[in-house]
Amino acid sequence: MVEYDRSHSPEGASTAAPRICIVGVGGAGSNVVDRITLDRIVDATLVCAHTDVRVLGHSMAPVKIQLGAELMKGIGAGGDPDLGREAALFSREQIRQAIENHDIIFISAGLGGGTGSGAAPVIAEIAKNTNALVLVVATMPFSFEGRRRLGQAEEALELLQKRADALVLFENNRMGELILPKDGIQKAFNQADQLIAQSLRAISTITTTPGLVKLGLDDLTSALANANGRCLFGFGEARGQNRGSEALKKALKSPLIDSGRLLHQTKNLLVHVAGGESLTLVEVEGVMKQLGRHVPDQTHILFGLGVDAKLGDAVAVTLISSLGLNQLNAHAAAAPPSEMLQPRAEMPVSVAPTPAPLIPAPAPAPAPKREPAAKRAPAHSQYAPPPQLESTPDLLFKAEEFISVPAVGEAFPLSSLHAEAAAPALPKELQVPQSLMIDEPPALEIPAAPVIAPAPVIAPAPETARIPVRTPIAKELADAARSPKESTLAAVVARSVTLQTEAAPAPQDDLISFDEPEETATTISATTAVLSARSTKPTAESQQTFSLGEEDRGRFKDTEPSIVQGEDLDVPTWMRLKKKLRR
Ligand SMILES: Nc1nc2c(ncn2[C@@H]2O[C@H](COP(=O)(O)OP(=O)(O)OP(=O)(O)O)[C@@H](O)[C@H]2O)c(=O)[nH]1
Repeated sequence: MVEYDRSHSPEGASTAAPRICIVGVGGAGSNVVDRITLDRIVDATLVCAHTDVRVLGHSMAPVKIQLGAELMKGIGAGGDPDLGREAALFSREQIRQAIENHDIIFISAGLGGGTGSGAAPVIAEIAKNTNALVLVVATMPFSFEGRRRLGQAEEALELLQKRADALVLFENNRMGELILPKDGIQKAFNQADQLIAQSLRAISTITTTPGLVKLGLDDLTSALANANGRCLFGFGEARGQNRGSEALKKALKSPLIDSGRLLHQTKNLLVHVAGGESLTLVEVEGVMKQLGRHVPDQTHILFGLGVDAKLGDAVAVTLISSLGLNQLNAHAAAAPPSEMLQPRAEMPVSVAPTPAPLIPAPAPAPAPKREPAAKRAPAHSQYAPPPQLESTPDLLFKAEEFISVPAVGEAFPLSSLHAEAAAPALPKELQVPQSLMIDEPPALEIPAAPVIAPAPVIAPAPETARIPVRTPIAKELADAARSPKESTLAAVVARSVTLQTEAAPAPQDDLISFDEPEETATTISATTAVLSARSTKPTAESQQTFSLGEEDRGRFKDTEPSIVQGEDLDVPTWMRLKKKLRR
């Protein structure tokens, strides 16, 4: 756990909620921010940063930054990360103003294009210089987008790894497998955006909400640590009878976990259980017991527990882990095609807030007159760099000039983000389940949860007694904190680990069964987070070729096109739109 460093925060700040900022960079990033804005799922400053003024104009984010207004003239980077990077450098002062004074800054981008790949590393560095904790959530391109985009994505990934405190990486390919082949690319992107938005919400909640058993960034990074890995993420929330079991069932069914099957291979698994005041230890124990049947004995479980009044009568279970790309590919190859196609319901969308003006409010974009990219000289030779650039040469990022980012834990004290928990913090040893082994766990009956009612105050459960069915967990844990040796939480956590070791990892369960018909088994194995070095080896995948007709592909005219739905992604957006209008 990262300790709370009182000396770091200004006086009185220790109890304040951490200030979160989410920056969507480029087209994919701004889509994710739109979804978060519309769904109002995270209490954060939402920022959209893009070179393309038309995307900014449609963005729902309350704060918008036009990157490199003078350089780009409001037009997208046309798949050129150098332009994206230059544009961000030109706008770094606006970026800094928009993101400073936050404790955690999430940066979301789709890697492979120009703006996201070029600007996200610049924004990550600026964010790091504001002393915030920087978490990057990024996607890798679909394989059909071509090797050039994949190469650009890998280069950007390498830069981001050096600047971010943690990097959560999703594979668009995997997420795209969620949809039926006949569905359009837009549905695949929607699916991906939905998962990314959900993971952002879960991560920000876990790392910022005061917890009875608190998880920190170190736990998150442990769960995500995997060479060349992609994030496994599952989230479930349920109410009513068996709400703990139902929440876990939903989390395991999350597409990126493949009905729990992918957990069989994980080394570290972060598990966060949260509920309102009525959450009971029995429910927590039930969740941990059932989960134990899906993970091998040797898996290190990073367990967190939070009581959050906002959850009301719901219980939420979040699972985060990672798996190497090779393992994921092997898993995907082994899965029968029917398993790979499971459409998911769309998220409900609430009322859209009024779009805010850009920062700075740009003049209405004049009909952009820009040379085709091929004829443009490299941006840095064509435009005088803004004067500030020289004063902070670290922002020029020659590949070898990275700022050094302190190791997680030494970085800006994440600790300062951990406001004191509402309930008394448990002793450190209670946060590590394995350290709490109890010889003989008390016999437990897991009852079908009755309709939730506010529980009366109940005396602390004796160590070996049956745990009362509806004892508010906050009270039990407060008691536990006073006498940790007799903590019922200790028993819960310890038993959860013990039960894992007793149980075979086969997904048979008395309360939930995952042996459901094939068509209900969601698959996608996508994703996993990355904290370690990533191979930049080019893929040997063959790429489909498309005929382009007479369209001007600018500087990319001699390279393989990246065609999506008949459109060349390398052709700047405005040119594509113009062509469409002509049709
Ligand atoms: N998940 C998701 N990924 C997307 C979406 N749009 C694009 N992508 C992915 O993100 C990569 C970058 O695309 P964009 O974000 O549109 O590109 P950009 O960073 O804005 O760069 P330019 O358009 O060149 O300025 C693509 O190669 C896709 O793999 C989206 O809506 N959702």
